[in-house]
Amino acid sequence: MAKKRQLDAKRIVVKVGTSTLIHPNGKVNFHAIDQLCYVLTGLVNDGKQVVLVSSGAIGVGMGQVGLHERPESIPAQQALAAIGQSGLMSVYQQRFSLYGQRIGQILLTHDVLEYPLSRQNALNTFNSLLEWGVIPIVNENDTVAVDEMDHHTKFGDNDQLSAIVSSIVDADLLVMLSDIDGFFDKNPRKYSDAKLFERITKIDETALEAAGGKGSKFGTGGMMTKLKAAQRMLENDKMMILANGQDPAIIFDLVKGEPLGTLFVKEEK
Ligand SMILES: Nc1ncnc2c1ncn2[C@@H]1O[C@H](COP(=O)(O)OP(=O)(O)O)[C@@H](O)[C@H]1O
Ligand SMILES: N[C@@H](CCC(=O)OP(=O)(O)O)C(=O)O
Repeated sequence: MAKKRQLDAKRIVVKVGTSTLIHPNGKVNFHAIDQLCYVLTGLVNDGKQVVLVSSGAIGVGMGQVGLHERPESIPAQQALAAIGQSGLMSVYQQRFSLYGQRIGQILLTHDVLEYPLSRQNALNTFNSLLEWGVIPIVNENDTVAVDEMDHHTKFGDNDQLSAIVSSIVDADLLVMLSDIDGFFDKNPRKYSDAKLFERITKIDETALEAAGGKGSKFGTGGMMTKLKAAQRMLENDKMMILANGQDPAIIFDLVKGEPLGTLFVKEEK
């Protein structure tokens, strides 16, 4: 049943993190970006409507100014994002054009959902692009999104942004690519006996603890924002798959319903 829902998914949001797009040495991972552009174009050519939520602006910006460490200062990160975003888009432009695929850039903040007019305006833009067969490429508008200000936004969280985008466009499926094979019962980078969850039907205390949440024995990592994204998807009765983005061609298998990564889906009645 869930497999059929994956196969039938018409609107798909794909989120890629910096770890998929940038090598640990700070260089752009052209192979991964090429694969990503090839696969997403393949999906569009197969009749799907695809939105890409892509991080990487700060990473590309660091490469452009020759920084090896991400600065702690938020304004410095914002400046790097401003530098890197255009570089990132120019790589996408170049690589997607190899496959004849058109793209558009959308920069959003997390609070777009809270303002009906902003939400509607965003939806209108997405709808036009998707109807024209264009892939919208979304990133957070890092210039205006700042941590813990009177905005309800949190800087640098494209995981939740991808769930917000999924909700705006009413996507059936969110494919979240990360640097890990899925969601485990504890952090596999610390515990070699960690076990992969193949399916999660609700985000409960056990899941939050495994992700390094409050009171966790296992701590660390960016799993919490991924679980929050999954929670949003489940609340809207939509699916999310968390899988390893090392080889973005995995997306072909994921949309076919192959049992890879962790599938977040509401329990079937
Ligand atoms: N229960 C868990 N299952 C899987 N990964 C976990 C878990 N708890 C913590 N992590 C950590 O979360 C990391 C993935 O999050 P993050 O580094 O933010 O990835 P990305 O750059 O793809 O957004 C993993 O590499 C791992 O170190
Ligand atoms: N918007 C910023 C980072 C956002 C973010 O969530 O990064 P990541 O954890 O790599 O998905 C950028 O493009 O660099």
